[in-house]
Amino acid sequence: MSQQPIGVVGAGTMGQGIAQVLVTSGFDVKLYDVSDDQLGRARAAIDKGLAKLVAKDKMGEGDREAALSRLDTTTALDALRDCEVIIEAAPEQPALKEKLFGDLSRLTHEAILASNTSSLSLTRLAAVCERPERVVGMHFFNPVPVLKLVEVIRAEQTSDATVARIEALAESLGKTAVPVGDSPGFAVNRLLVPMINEAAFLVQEGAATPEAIDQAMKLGAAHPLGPLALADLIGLDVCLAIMEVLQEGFGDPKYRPCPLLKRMVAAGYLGRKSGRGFHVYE
Ligand SMILES: NC(=O)c1ccc[n+]([C@@H]2O[C@H](COP(=O)([O-])OP(=O)(O)OC[C@H]3O[C@@H](n4cnc5c(N)ncnc54)[C@H](O)[C@@H]3O)[C@@H](O)[C@H]2O)c1
Repeated sequence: MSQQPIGVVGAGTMGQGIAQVLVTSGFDVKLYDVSDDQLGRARAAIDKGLAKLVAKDKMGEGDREAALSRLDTTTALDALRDCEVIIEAAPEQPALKEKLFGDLSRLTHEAILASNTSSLSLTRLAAVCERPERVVGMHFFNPVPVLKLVEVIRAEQTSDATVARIEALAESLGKTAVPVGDSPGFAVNRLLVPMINEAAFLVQEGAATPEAIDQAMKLGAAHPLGPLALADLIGLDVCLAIMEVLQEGFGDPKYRPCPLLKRMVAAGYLGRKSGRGFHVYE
């Protein structure tokens, strides 16, 4: 087990989940965010996540308290200086992530710098860093405590030692690491989001209703969730942004975002989080 803490940058949906699995697995965590309020919400969410495990008899009360005591929150980036690995889960904005990675790479020359980006180029992120061979993608899936996959993305500059350390870290969190090259959408989003986009075309053309499409894929392809119910869970804005990354990255018209998807995002129909997407939520 690591003696040095693991840093997590960004205490939103993903940062909270990543911090939760780290403390549950015995790591000391320094969770950094620019917002104190957000850090408070993150601590409360992690507390609630651990309480659920206790309620399901998957964790003892003593272990819950011990896990919580391993969580340290901070609004000072400097506090991450002694971390062995820093996992970044800040907003998906290229300029923001490049600034963060540049700053982190100057703050510590030792730490592995891992990004949870869904779609940005790790090679470009590594290019703004000192000692770029320690930059790598560590792509978790939402909800982090539940989903077992971590895509480990190798930038052009990433060393074998960096990849090996991140694969070992993923395994010690009970995840399965799958190696993927630094290509737009990596593996899962490149396959999944064009399928969602195609389902949106089916709806736009009036060929099938969202209910029919979801039922068809559940029964006919053994998917646990239909593509449009899944799109609502991911967020239609996130799906659209990934299609735009694929379209720009490959320059191939097969990745054009469905106009209906664009209109729904423009209307604020973002899925579960806004109460309405392809389906309506109470
Ligand atoms: N949500 C998902 O399903 C999902 C899945 C896999 C990967 N991702 C990726 O994870 C990353 C985070 O996504 P999220 O959904 O958790 O976002 P989020 O908006 O829920 O959280 C982002 C957090 O970053 C904080 N932040 C803003 N500026 C910051 C800065 N300069 N430094 C540090 N923190 C800052 C915000 O206060 C917020 O707490 C993105 O790169 C996203 O693409 C998201």
